[in-house]
Amino acid sequence: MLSVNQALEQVSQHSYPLSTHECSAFDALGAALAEDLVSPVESPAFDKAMMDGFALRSADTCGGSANLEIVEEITAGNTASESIQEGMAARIMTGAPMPKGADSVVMVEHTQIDSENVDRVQILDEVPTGSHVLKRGGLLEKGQVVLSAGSIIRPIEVGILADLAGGRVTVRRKPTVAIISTGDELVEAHEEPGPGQIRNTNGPMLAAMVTEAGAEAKRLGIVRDNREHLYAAIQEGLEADILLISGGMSVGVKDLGPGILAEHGVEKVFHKVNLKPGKPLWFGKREGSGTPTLVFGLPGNPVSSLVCFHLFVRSALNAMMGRTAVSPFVPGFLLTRDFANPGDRPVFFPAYACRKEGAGATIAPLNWKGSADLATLAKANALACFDANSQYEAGQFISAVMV
Ligand SMILES: Nc1nc2c(c(=O)[nH]1)N[C@H]1C(S)=C(S)[C@@H](COP(=O)(O)OP(=O)(O)OC[C@H]3O[C@@H](n4cnc5c(N)ncnc54)[C@H](O)[C@@H]3O)O[C@H]1N2
Ligand code: MOO
Repeated sequence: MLSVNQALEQVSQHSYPLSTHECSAFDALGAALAEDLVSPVESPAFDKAMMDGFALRSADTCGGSANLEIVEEITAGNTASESIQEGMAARIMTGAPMPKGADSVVMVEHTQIDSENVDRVQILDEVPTGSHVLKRGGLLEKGQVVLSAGSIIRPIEVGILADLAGGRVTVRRKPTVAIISTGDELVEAHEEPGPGQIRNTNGPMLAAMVTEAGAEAKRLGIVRDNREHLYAAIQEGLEADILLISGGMSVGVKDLGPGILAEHGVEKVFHKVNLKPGKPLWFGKREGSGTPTLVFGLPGNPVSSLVCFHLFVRSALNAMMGRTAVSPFVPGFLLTRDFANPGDRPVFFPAYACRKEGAGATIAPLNWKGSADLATLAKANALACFDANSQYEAGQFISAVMV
């Protein structure tokens, strides 16, 4: 059986970046940049006042104070018409371009104007050269790489792209993800379950995780364990970039699913991974004339599906969206209590991670009742990683997968 890292390696080898297109930076929120953003200009484009006050020559204030003639007022968005000579100052507002000849700005709070003589300003202290002036090119040089290909577009990047790229950006298209929930026992959320029936939890949860991951979910609903029905649903699902089939992994896909998937040209890459929960995970790929489709058969138990999504499906989505590869494992969490994993599989245990004053990042395994227990995960924000057949003590450092 493959280890989690071997399975992740396989998923990464078979994932491929999708095609690129240009769109508005706002619409690209959550997507990854397909190309580096190189600054086309230097920033700021002019020497800029950073305080409301007076632009002056610092040499005029040598010795502690000065009385200067106010020659004009420069507001942001306007340029100076006068050059500042010895003994002169210009009233200036934050963001306005510095007038020629001036090298410094004194804050208005450090000046005084006599009401009898409003054309002159008293500078109260010596002003060091360069005070409150942001030099041209002081933030960015022309040609400097500001954003790297693969970085995710957050509100910060939307702002930077507005400044340097006219609000446009080239990103990879969003992957489409079809979701099929298999099982004769399933009814939809709005339906009343009959004897032995349960509501379809995985369909909506997977669609929500897909959307949260920045991809486009296409729910194909519940499919009964019936050949014709499953054949048609898989055919439709294979039009997407990724097909998720939940349920029937330990037996179902092994019998019905792989046969139908093979008929549609899907080749198995692996079946079963050494982890708990999620062992029956199935992964395959269809290489067609068009773009390939990755197929994940997710175990039916809701938490098993969730764990497999966060470990494997999210990695595939990130690669397809061209995001810089990041390991799903975050190291350095201090375990809050003793924990034993007597089982022969590494376990990804629902837990609550937080930062505590003086203790750094801590992680507390929850009182979880197994792969069918989704309700306890309402308190979880992480999966604590424990090796097989192992004993951990409070205070040990462990890794986690954030969920
Ligand atoms: N003989 C064996 N039995 C099982 C094995 C095994 O290796 N040998 N593996 C166990 C493990 S581990 C898991 S996990 C489950 C995986 O089961 P399947 O992927 O085959 O899924 P099902 O049997 O269809 O369902 C399991 C469980 O999950 C419920 N379920 C299914 N779909 C949904 C859904 N959309 N929403 C909510 N709940 C769902 C289903 O009713 C079952 O209770 O198999 C073990 N058995
Ligand atoms: O691996 Mo199953 O997913 O234990 O519950």
